[in-house]
Amino acid sequence: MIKVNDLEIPTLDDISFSGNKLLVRIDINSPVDPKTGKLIDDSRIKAYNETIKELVNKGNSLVLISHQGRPGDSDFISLEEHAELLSKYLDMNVEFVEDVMGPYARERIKNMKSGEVILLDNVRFVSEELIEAPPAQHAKSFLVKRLSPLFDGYVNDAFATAHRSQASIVGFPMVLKSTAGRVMEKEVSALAKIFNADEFPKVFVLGGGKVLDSIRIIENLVKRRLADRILTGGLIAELFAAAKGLDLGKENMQILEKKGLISLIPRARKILLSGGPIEIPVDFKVEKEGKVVEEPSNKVTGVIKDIGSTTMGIYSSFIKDAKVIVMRGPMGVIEDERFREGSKKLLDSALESQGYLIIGGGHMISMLGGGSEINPSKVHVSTGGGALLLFLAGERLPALEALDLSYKEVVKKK
Ligand SMILES: Nc1ncnc2c1ncn2[C@@H]1O[C@H](COP(=O)(O)OP(=O)(O)OP(=O)(O)O)[C@@H](O)[C@H]1O
Ligand SMILES: O=C(O)[C@H](O)COP(=O)(O)O
Repeated sequence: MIKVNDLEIPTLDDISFSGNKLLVRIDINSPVDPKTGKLIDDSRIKAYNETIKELVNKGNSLVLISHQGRPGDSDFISLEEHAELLSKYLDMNVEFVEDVMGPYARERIKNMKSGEVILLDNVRFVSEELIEAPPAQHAKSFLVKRLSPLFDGYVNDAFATAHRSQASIVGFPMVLKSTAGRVMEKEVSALAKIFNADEFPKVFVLGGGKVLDSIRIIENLVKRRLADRILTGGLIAELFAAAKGLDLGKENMQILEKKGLISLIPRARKILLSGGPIEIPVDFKVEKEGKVVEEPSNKVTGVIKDIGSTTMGIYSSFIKDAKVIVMRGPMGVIEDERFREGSKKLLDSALESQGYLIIGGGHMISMLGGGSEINPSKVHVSTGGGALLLFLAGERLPALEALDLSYKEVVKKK
């Protein structure tokens, strides 16, 4: 069992599935090249070898289910390439089924033989999946009603989606015997341990494009006084710069407007006025008339694409003095080689520092590729992005709550 606060979360050691048909929720949501639609990093896909092999070796047949991207975004794609990569890394056939809960998927699941593994298509192709709702409500969803009768149990190994109260995360544990998978178990155990240690200063480096997630996390961190410094990059930095009244120029404000982020400025301003330890870039790397130049953050005329070199130096010095560093979300548009320097420089500073580094988020983990020496006693590479930070900010994760509830309601009562 994993004990987190007042939750008791069963693992594969507490409920040993063998010879069963299992639905296994994984998170193989990965960065996608917007030009080619191809995956540009497969770290999350590699992470599931242990869980899948352990379950197959016990004679279980597995149906893997995951999301990829969000409707309307360029990374919202089918999971065919994911199945090919899973087959490659597992060295076994993972059959891609181009359906989620329709008759084709259900028929194929019914006819599965022991040891077979299939991957269903992007679960977010099912509209119900995107509804944030309590477990009891999702237990009555078509997704759960149509699929759960086909299974003996459910394994949630999607730590990176544990902060989403969505059907494939919280619905199945209400109707099936359920446990955490090995990825979920490792993440929760490691992170709970690290955050029990009274190591200061704790420096959070938050970037990327998921601003609504990040502002909620920052509000938690500031309220609980968990962070000594919060270094901002990516679109989060732009939001706080705008909240501080810096002139980001028309184009960047239009980008914030288009992404529906202007309405978050008052929340960001409230955090700044409350004395939150927020650091905002003093300069940005911008694209202007096809050129890449650096501009001070109080007078921007180009389109912001990365933090500037002065900011890289300032942030690096904060990182080098930190005892715990948490990084999620890149400082710039890292899909473009010209705008990777900010993220790379801060990542290198973190790896060289004496601090313990927790790094999360698909895009940031892709920066670790290419020979970065990872010392597991100094670095926890989390598969989670938003989930990692919400957990570290002390928020309860719906996936863990559902597994706890399932153990009490579905398992113990039997
Ligand atoms: N200044 C910027 N303007 C626009 N987009 C940006 C900027 N900086 C970073 N991004 C975008 O942020 C995206 C990554 O953000 P995201 O929050 O998804 O990070 P992540 O590390 O993948 O975390 P998670 O795994 O939780 O998604 C990239 O697609 C990148 O292009
Ligand atoms: O990349 C992530 O943070 C997880 O896969 C969750 O994705 P989401 O933010 O689209 O729910």
